Amino acid sequence: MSIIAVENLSKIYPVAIKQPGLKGTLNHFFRRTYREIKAVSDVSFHIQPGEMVGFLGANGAGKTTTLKMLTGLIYPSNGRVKVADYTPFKRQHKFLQKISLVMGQKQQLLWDLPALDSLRINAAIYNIPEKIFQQRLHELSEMLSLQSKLTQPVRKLSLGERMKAELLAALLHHPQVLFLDEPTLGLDVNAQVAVRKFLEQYNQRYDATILLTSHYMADITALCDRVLLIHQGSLIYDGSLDGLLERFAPCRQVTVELSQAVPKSELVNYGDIEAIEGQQVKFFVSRENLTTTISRILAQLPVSDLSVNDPPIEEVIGRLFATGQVDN
Ligand SMILES: Nc1ncnc2c1ncn2[C@@H]1O[C@H](COP(=O)(O)OP(=O)(O)OP(=O)(O)O)[C@@H](O)[C@H]1O
Repeated sequence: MSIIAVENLSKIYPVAIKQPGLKGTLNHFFRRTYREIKAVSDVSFHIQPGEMVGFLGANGAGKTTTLKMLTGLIYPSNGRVKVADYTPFKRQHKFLQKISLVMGQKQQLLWDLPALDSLRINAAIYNIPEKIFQQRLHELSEMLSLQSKLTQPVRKLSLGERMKAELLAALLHHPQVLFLDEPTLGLDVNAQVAVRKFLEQYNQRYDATILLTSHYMADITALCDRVLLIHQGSLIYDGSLDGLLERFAPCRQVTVELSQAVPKSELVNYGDIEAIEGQQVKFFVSRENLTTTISRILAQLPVSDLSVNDPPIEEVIGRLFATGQVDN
């Protein structure tokens, strides 16, 4: 049975329109008008227990709004959501025990106090007995390599340490479902890797379900076999990362090392040339013509080496977001 079930979910935000100037302010006060922003539109998906799913979309696509509905912070305008069999917006205590939301740009730890104090507050909120608190604290701080950092004020932690401490605070009650909104935002490469490793370990150890948004594709490729792609509020793809490339990157990149120079006028017969550097040529070749094109290249050109790659996922997603072309 799905641990997250989303059916025809929509969210419309009414936004007041205000013209500048005194007249605009008076009008705004006495005759307020609204326009509607459709942030999420008729989205449906199901996630099974233990899955790690990446939630992708350009800025403003509707990811955070969806996460807020899944965690019960806002009401849906339409549709149904069930998380661990609860309706999130009812915010029942038992539901809150089962989930956690971590937002990279927000923090729950108190700035001037050591993280340990905030953790104790969380333990009290979630009714975690002292013995279990100590066990979890030990286990999670070891997994996050944070042991020595919990007794110093949060403001004195590095960004990466702070993010790890935020994760510790979010996981102290051992939630079954973890919603992560940009958990590696602003972290350096090493800290990003540490957070990723931790999430992978946490997922494996506790069979936790994780829904993750990130603008760093490395997070998604390292952690998620499955991705959801949202565009202007609508879900346009739900499947594997490889499938995403197949659907949205119709060409593969063929890199050929030539043993002697070949004129460009001849090379153009084998595919779209992406770059020529010395005797190395990179082509874009459509997936359906790939095998015949490679056979032709090998038979007709002086090839010393040849490799075939998918274009980097960042490039594919970036192009997709930039052009808004989603229906090929
Ligand atoms: N409280 C709100 N009131 C009105 N409009 C909102 C509100 N929150 C979000 N929006 C709008 O809804 C749309 C979706 O926003 P959302 O924050 O869900 O996008 P996102 O995919 O998380 O983007 P990002 O990657 O930039 O965080 C945007 O057009 C945004 O301006």
